[in-house]
Amino acid sequence: MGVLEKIKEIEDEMSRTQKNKATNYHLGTLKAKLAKLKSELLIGPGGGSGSAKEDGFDVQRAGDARVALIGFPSVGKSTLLSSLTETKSEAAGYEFTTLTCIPGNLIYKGTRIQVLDLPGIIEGAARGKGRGKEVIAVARSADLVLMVLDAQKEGLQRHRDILEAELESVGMRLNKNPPDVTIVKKTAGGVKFNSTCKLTKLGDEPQKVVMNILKVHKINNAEVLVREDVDVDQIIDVVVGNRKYVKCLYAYNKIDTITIEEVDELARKPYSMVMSVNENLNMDFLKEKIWEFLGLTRIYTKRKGAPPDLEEPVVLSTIRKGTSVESLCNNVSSHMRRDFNFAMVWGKSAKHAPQRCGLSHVLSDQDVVQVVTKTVKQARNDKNYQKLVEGFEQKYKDKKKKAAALKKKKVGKLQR
Ligand SMILES: Nc1nc2c(ncn2[C@@H]2O[C@H](COP(=O)(O)OP(=O)(O)OP(=O)(O)O)[C@@H](O)[C@H]2O)c(=O)[nH]1
Ligand SMILES: [K+]
Ligand SMILES: [Mg+2]
Repeated sequence: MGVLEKIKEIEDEMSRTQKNKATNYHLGTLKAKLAKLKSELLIGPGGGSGSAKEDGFDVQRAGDARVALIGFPSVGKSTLLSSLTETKSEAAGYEFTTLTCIPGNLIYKGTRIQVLDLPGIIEGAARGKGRGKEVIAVARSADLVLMVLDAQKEGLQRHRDILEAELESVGMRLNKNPPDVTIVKKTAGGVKFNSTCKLTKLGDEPQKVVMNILKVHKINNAEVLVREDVDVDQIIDVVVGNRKYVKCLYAYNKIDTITIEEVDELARKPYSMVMSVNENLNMDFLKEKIWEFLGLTRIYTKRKGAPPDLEEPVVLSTIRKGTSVESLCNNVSSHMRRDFNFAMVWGKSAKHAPQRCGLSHVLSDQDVVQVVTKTVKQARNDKNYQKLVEGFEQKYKDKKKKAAALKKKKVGKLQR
């Protein structure tokens, strides 16, 4: 039996099975099997799900964040790219005007956001319809999916559902947080299960449900810790791994063609905003929303006795590596992190000006930070310092080792 047939069989069985407490366990197992087959289908025996390395899709990452424009054909994605950025992307009244990935730069509040215009996708995109696979691979690489929808189309919600399903089917999770579940694989000892809260969505025997999901994925020894009231799908997400948790903003375009009541209804939906690119309606609000969803945070650094550098902020993001002083140091240089002593912080995050802070302090947008590094004497006296230096050296060695191994592998391949 082929993978597709197996998937069909399991889906049929699931639709035949009534959903209740007694069947919870059985359904969970079926779901886990389904997820395994689907991930096999995506990765395939040859490896590689849709890759962005295809002609015209391999756009280099640039700027402080990346936004992908995803939507059905002719919803106005290219019109939008041309409006937000200096890049002109061809727009026209027929479907599939855009055939590759076209990058543009949105300069907003002193940060540079890479916006990617893409071909329209349709149902079945993830399975390779049209250039669906390539488009979705680009979407996976983005920090924010800007889902563009045509407000005048009937079946608007259906379009939104289809697009969401396509992205979900390749392991993307929109506007969700990774489940607070850790699974540490072991070599022996069976499955040890612990939870720190009441589990209401896994039936009467949550442990059994989880163990069975693990078994389907051939994990027989593991330590499982659940810290959140999760459902079966969330457990499966953790077991399968490789999920991409990404923000999604729904932008309803062409509101110039619908009634004010209809506009009002769309604008109230969660994670949504309304606009008309052609009529230049709400475009500033869109930029603000993109900024907010990306969680961009500008930090102005300063040297002792000098004014802050207001020209070029260091841009951090709450949705990527966070905005702690440590993230700032790592962003500037590994030396700054290694030699860090304390930071002086001015701005919204500081209780008083300036506040003396450690690495874990979380910074706010437009804070000014002066990082004070250790003197040589201080560094020598610091017990942790030596450990840190060793850590850095080990990391460097590991990196070199990895690179050498990779090179060897490549050469080996070429020789074969
Ligand atoms: N009425 C109205 N039409 C718009 C608006 N924005 C874009 N359009 C029109 O919609 C049509 C399609 O625009 P495109 O930008 O080519 O759409 P696309 O999503 O890039 O399309 P593909 O590349 O084919 O997937 C064009 O005729 C645009 O002029 C708008 O705000 N209102
Ligand atoms: K078009
Ligand atoms: Mg286009």
